[in-house]
Amino acid sequence: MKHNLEVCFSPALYDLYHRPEAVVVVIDVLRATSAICTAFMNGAKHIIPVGDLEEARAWKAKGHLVAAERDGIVLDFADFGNSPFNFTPERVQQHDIVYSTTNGTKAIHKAASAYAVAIGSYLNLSALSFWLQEQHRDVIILCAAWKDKFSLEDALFAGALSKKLLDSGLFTTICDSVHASLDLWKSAQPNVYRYILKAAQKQRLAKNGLDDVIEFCHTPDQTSIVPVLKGDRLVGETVGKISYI
Ligand SMILES: O=C(O)[C@H](CS(=O)(=O)O)OP(=O)(O)O
Repeated sequence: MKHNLEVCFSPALYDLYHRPEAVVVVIDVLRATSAICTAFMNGAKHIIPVGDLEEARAWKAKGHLVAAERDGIVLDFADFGNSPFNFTPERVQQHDIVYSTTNGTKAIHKAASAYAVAIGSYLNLSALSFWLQEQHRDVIILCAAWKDKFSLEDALFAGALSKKLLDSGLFTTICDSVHASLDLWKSAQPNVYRYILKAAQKQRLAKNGLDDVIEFCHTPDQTSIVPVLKGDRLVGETVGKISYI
């Protein structure tokens, strides 16, 4: 039996998609889920996603390492912000990191009551696709988007992941958002990086001099780790066999 695949383009729509037995993949290509994948790639032990700034501040007061930003600006009490380049091995290896961002951590909390929640980005695209195939469950791809509005970079990545899952033969869909994301992915070829330069988030990041991460965040298959939510924290699950479909 094939499993059902759906794409939800905004956390504001998530209640319409939620099914407790499905696996949800949260994606926030620019920049939260790319940063999370980078942190695990560089040896982080756990990431504790918190939606609320006061909660992040309280963790900091208890001596924890905190990465937190709003609207691309690092918060005054945080150790560092949301750029994947901040999550260096020197900073994160063997550490638990409390993490709060504008859109990404909010989407993770929104999905928390699903059967399982995984974190996706180009960095772990093939590993994630393989991990999802192994779950034998319906999948909902949740775009963190931008303040509940559609975002091009997340919708495009939803297309990349949908293509891999449908090509595996294990999934089927009657979801128009999947078809739209697949069409987007097709029209972005052959140069995804050039295509994404039109995204509003590219302009927002550029305004604050933070757009140095765009190419890195669109480079596939840099890690075989899939971050998965266990209780209040993300743990990295290493996928043994990666299928480069
Ligand atoms: O830091 C980011 O890239 C964004 C901030 S915003 O979209 O510029 O407000 O947060 P994220 O949660 O990664 O979307």
